[in-house]
Amino acid sequence: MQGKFITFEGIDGAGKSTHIGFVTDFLASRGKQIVSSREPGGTPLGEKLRDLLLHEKMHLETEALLMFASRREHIAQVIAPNLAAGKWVLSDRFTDASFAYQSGGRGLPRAKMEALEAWVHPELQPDLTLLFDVPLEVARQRLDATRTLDKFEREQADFFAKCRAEYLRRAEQFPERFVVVDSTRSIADIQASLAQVLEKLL
Ligand SMILES: Nc1ncnc2c1ncn2[C@@H]1O[C@H](COP(=O)(O)OP(=O)(O)OP(=O)(O)O)[C@@H](O)[C@H]1O
Ligand SMILES: Cc1cn([C@H]2C[C@H](O)[C@@H](COP(=O)(O)O)O2)c(=O)[nH]c1=O
Repeated sequence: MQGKFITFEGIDGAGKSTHIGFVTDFLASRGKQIVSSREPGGTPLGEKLRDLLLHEKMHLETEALLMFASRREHIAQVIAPNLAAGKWVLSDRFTDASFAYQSGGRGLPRAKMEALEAWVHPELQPDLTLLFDVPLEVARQRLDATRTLDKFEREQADFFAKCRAEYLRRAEQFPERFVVVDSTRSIADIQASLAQVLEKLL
């Protein structure tokens, strides 16, 4: 028995973390066992890498490699064993974020991300990727209202415009697993749409 793998994506402040709890409760109410995790992070080593990634300045290739190092550990320790045990794994970000941020935002060639993806997870892809999409100004307002900003969140509008464009390009490239969620709507409206999407996956 194999579980399902759902990833949550979007530029910082788009609202993805807000909906992970709802998706967890919805699936649990349908009898699914849920493991909720995040990237970078999700394992003890991955969380140490996350701290470096979110707070230290580093070469853009170092950043990409550490994202995939965290991912390798996450797959080995959390994603693969839980899917194999029939559990549903929810991850707050996965490889689409590396395409969006390291390739789209920072400008690393897409081919480098493809090579890392082919090395780290040649077979594994999400069953469903929920892309929470909002204009940059909305995301920025939501972030400013809530927290002390990390290294990525302090980037300029142009960086997030490129991240968002790459996310949307990936959604067009992989329509079989992406659902683009208009995250400017109310939380209640979004959750009603999510329930419809999830019903189809059950
Ligand atoms: N649809 C919405 N309408 C109004 N406010 C929202 C909506 N979705 C999220 N928010 C608010 O926006 C803020 C950012 O949301 P959230 O933390 O879920 O974003 P995120 O995409 O996970 O950001 P990050 O990637 O930086 O963690 C929170 O204060 C949240 O309550
Ligand atoms: C997986 C992954 C993440 N990032 C960036 C995107 C965010 O700014 C942070 C993670 O913070 P979050 O608020 O918990 O989403 O890391 C990245 O640049 N590349 C990646 O592969």
